[in-house]
Formats: sequence, C-alpha cells, structure tokens
Amino acid sequence: MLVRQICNKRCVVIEEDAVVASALKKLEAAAIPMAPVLDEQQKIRGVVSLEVLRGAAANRLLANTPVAGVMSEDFLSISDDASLDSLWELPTYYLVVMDSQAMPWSIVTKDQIGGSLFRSIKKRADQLENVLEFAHNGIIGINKEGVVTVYNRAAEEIIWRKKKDALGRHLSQVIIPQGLLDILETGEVQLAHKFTVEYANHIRTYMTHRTPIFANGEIIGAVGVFQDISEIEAISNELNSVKQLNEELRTIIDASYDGILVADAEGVVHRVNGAFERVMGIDAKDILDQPLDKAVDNISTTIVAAVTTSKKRQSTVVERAGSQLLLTGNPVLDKKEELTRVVINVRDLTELNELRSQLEQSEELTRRYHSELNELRNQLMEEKGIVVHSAKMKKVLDLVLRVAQVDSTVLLLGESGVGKEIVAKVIHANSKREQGPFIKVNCGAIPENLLESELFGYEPGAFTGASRDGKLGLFELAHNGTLLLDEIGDLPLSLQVKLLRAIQDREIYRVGGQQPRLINVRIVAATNQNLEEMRQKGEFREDLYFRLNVIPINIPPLRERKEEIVPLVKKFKNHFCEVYGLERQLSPEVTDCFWHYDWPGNIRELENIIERLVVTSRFQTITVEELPEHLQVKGRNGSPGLNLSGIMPLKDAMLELEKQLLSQALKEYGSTYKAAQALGVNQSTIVRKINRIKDEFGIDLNVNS
Ligand SMILES: Nc1ncnc2c1ncn2[C@@H]1O[C@H](COP(=O)(O)OP(=O)(O)OP(=O)(O)O)[C@@H](O)[C@H]1O
Repeated sequence: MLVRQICNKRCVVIEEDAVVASALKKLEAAAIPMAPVLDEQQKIRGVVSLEVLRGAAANRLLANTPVAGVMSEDFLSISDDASLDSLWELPTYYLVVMDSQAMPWSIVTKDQIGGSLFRSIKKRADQLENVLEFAHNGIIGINKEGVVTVYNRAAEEIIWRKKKDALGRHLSQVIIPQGLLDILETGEVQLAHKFTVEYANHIRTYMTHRTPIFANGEIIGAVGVFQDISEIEAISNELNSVKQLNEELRTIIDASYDGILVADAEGVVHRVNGAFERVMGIDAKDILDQPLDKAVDNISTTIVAAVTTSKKRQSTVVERAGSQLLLTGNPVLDKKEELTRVVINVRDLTELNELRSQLEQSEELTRRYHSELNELRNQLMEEKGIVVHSAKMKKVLDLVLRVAQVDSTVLLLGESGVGKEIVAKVIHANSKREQGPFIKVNCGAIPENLLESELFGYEPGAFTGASRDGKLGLFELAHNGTLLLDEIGDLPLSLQVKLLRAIQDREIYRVGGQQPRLINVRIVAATNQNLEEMRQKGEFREDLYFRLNVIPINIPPLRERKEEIVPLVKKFKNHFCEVYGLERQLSPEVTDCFWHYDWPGNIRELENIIERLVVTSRFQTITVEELPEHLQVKGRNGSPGLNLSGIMPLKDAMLELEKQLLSQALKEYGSTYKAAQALGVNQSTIVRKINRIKDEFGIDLNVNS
C-alpha cells in the first residue's frame, strides 16, 4: 500500500514566523489536523498539530509567540509513492508527504501508518482464513509441539471431528493417521500418501500431502492437505477393469477360430484377428487404422460398404485359394440407431464341410459298430439259447456284460423264473473266470444243519456221520470260478455272518477245521425276495446286505417285456419238439392268449406250459382249447380270441361265434343270468340260444340257470 492512498486532503502550510493564534485559525479554517512549518526559503522546519496549537493558544503567554516555539522537529519528508511497510521502519513520528513539485502535500503520522497497516494485514489474514476455511481439501496445521493450530471445514468432514474439538489439541487426540507428526521429526515432504477411512456405511479414499513449515531455518510446524480421491479412485478402478475387459476381448477375438475384422462406419479398420489374416491371406499391418482398401481386400471392402448402406447383416460366399469362405458383415448400432461399427466374420466352410463329413462318417461307423455289436450280442445269446429282445433286457444285458469283466459281487433281483440263473451264467461265461467252475447253490433248498458243511466243507470226523476223508465245500469247489448263491434271502442268519467273513477275508474255515483256506471266488447272489425290506426288519444282516448289494441288477418280469413272449415260445416249442421227436404248431390264438396272460411264474412258467402243450396235444396244431383254463380266460378283452376254421357261410359262422361266446361266458360266470349280464342281453335270450345250439350242434352247454 502506498502512502498517497491514506492522504486524502492537501494540507496548508504555516510560515515560521506566524504566531500560534493565527496558525491555529488557519488550521481550523482548513479543517486539517496538522501542517508543516516553512521558513522563508520554503524549507520545512517542523510540523505543528491542531492539538499542540490549541494547547499553546490556551496559554496567554504562548498565544502570540511564533509557531517555531511549539512545532515538532521530529519529522521526515517522504515521496507520495512510498510504501507503508517501508515507512513503518522510519524513526520519526511525522512524515511530510511531498508532491511532484517537491512541495508538502500532506502529513501522516506513525499512528495513521500503523492503523492502515494493521487494517490491511487484518484484511489479508481474514482472506487467508476464508481460503483455508472454504478450501475443498481438508487442511490440518500443527505447531512444533504437534498441537493442532489450523483445521478447516473440509477437515471436519473428513475426520468427523468439530473444529472446536480439534484446535488446541495434540494431533494424536484428533486423527488416527499421524504421519504429520513424523514430518516434524524428519522435516521431509511426504507427497501423495493414500489412506482410507471407513464410515458407517461406506469407505472413502483420501490422498494427503504433508509438508513441514520452516521459519528461520527451523521447523515450526507441519501442514497436511487431504484430498478425497474416492471418485477418482472409482474412476481409476473402472478404467482398470475397462482395460482388462479390452484385453480380454482382444484375447477372445484373437483366439477365435473364425476370422474377425472390425471396422468403423467410415470403413477404417480397428481390429483384425490372426484367423482373418490366415483365411483372407492378408497382413493386419497393411489395413489396421486405415480405410479398407479395395486393392488389399476387395471382398471385405464390399461387405463393409453394403452393411454401412443397409445397416443390415450381409453375407456372401466366396472362393479363395481353393477354400470356400462364408463372410458375414454385422452392423453395430448405437442407441440412436446410428452405425458405429461393422464386424466381419469369416468362416472357412471347406474345413467345416470336411469336419461335418468326418463327423458323419464317424457317426455312421458308430452306428455300424453298434448294430454289429447288437447282432453279435444277439448271436451270442442265441447260441446260448438266451432270448433278449426287449429294450429292458438289452439294457440289463449291456450292464451284465460290462459287470462281467470285473470281479465285483453282483446281486440279481427279480421274481421267480425271470432268468436270474441264466444271467449269472452269462456273467460267468463272459468273465475272466470263464475257464473256472460255475457252481450254484440253492440256499433255500438245503436244510440249515447241512448248509454250512455244503458251503464250507468239513474236516475228517468233524461230526457224527461225517466222511472219514472230510469234504470239499462249494466255496472250495468254485475256486477260481463263480459261485451263485441262489435264494440268498433264505440263508439262515447264523450262516450269514460266516458268508460275510468268507467274502470279506477271501478265506473260509471248514466245519471242524482250524486252518483258514484261501479261496478265489466271485460271488453272484440271487433272490426273488425283497432283501431291502428283510434288512429293515432285521431278517437279513445289514453288513452282508451291503456287501452283496455292490452291483444290484434287476431283471424285469416277463409281463414287462412281452415282446419276448413270441421268440421264447418259438424257442421252447422247437426245443421240446426236438427233444420229444414231435411236430407241433401253435395256433395264433394261443400266442394271443400268451400275450395277454400275466405270467406270474415268468419264463419258467412259459417253458413248462410249452413243454406240456407239445407233449399232451393230440393234434399237430395246438389250439386255445388245449390251454389250461387260467390262460384261456385272459384273452383280449378278458377272453381268449374267438376261433373260426376257415371260410364258411356267414350264417354258420355267426352260429359258431355265438356258440363259442356263450360257451366262454357260461364257463366264466357259471350262470345264464351272469352270462347275460356280461354279454349285455336278457337271460331269456341266453336260454333260447343255448337251446338252439343244442338243436344245431347237439352240444349241451349244460349250465345252471
Ligand atoms: N432270456 C431267456 N431266454 C431263454 N430262456 C430263458 C431266459 N430266461 C430264463 N430262461 C429259462 O427260464 C427258466 C428259468 O430261468 P432261471 O432259472 O434263470 O430263473 P430264476 O430267476 O433263476 O428262477 P428262480 O428265482 O426260481 O431261481 C430256465 O429254464 C431258463 O433257461
């Protein structure tokens, strides 16, 4: 600030020989507080103030004396552009400000300069205070004792502590990161130090710069400036993930087997992958960041142009270097449906076609192998006289053949007569034990007291009646082979534990023997009982159950694989005809009855019936009448099929059918009343028809009414 800025009025001058009273009058008239006193040469001799003049004028002795007697000589002349700061240092109280003509213009006192300086410093201090207070960054200043001396609003928000609770306290009581105290020790600037603050429901990241404050070469404090960089941090993280995504995208595009080229709406190429270079026979560096050039890649240029114009997908197939290529250009549109990119995808159809034909060939091969395998399997089964026609049994057989290869224990489950034994034999015949023995023991058929010695054998003289030579048990007989434990559900509990030990330890003790005997036997167990239920009821040991149930195989009952009935019938009929030297046929109605029957005894029942029919039939063609009754009644719609022997007059045929129908209905229902109900006619109709049949055929259907 310049001195001229605090001089507001030109002063008057007093001549040296002027008396006090007249000088006072002059000052009062001019309304100025002081004036310079000049001598005759217009040189400043001193300064008089209004106050001094008033004091002197009040004294009669002084009032008419020259002002020189009361003036102050404690003054200096200064120019009007002197700065207040420099004037403050001057030793005199009055400063006479000279104008450009070197004439006194105004007088300022040290008090005035001090006041002005104070006001200007105060203003500056207030400004600084405001700057600090309203700065966006948090600012904390400490003195050399570590006591907080500066603390602004932003710091309040970051640190969550009010200014009044921070100022005057030691930093350690105000904030946790106390790196600022270290600065007092080291005197080193610490820039860009990052730290995070966890608030109730969010975390923010700050960056601080810590600087020591020096005065006269000594550290007198430190200042920390905090900046909330959470948003910047978030943006930077986002940028990182965008970079990562971009990198990922690049890798994916590069890894694509199809060729990919990305161009913008102007046709400038932004990306090209290796496959594109390979398939199209171009070098990426020739086209990257440049508009597609017809000369370099005519096809891509055409496609990009077509997509740009139509904003629709465009495809074309071209031949290049002996390869058939499918090029597809896809438009990429922004929210305003403006085209931003064109992505060209190139696929080498030649390779694809080759691959497809290879696949077709290998599928064909698989199909052929599959059917050959099926044929072989059927052949194998046929050779062994085993019929496997249904999907269910084919599945079972597949499993059986796979299981046969390993030595695992198998549990065969299924109703009586479904073919469990035959399956056990298939397992044996297809295992590596094929050359070893196949031994079957029916656990339910042997009395309990004999079963143990049957299974495990006995030592000479083991019990009364025992052979003197002792006896091999079935386990030993089955050594290196397969032992079928049929009806395993009937195995007494006492023997179950011994069987378990034999299976687990692979050794047995003969009855009366002390020495264990090693055995190498594959166990196949079979049952038509519900072993699981028996286990739950405690009728079958749990440990043995789980030991046997390693691979359970369910063999479905015949009624669930009816497609096997006809081939089985054929097989058994041929077999028994051959055995008994007979020639027999089954009428189609018989087969029909078989189809509709439930076969509770399964294949064994079917086998027995065929044998019986072959042996007992008096005719070459076995008809429904020769079937056991329970089989006859279960024909289509609950009755065996009606049977006419060739072409005959319709009237006779109707009569014949009536006869058969009535005969069956009467047999089944036992009374004309019930038969009438079943046939949906009156009882009197039934009676009339019975009489007519008697007249026509001479047959008495002979029923109770
Ligand atoms: N798929 C088949 N093909 C030809 N014959 C079969 C077939 N399945 C079973 N058999 C014959 O049926 C009869 C009964 O079969 P098997 O003895 O194997 O039944 P199972 O289930 O063991 O009977 P059980 O439970 O009464 O011991 C046997 O004569 C067997 O040869």
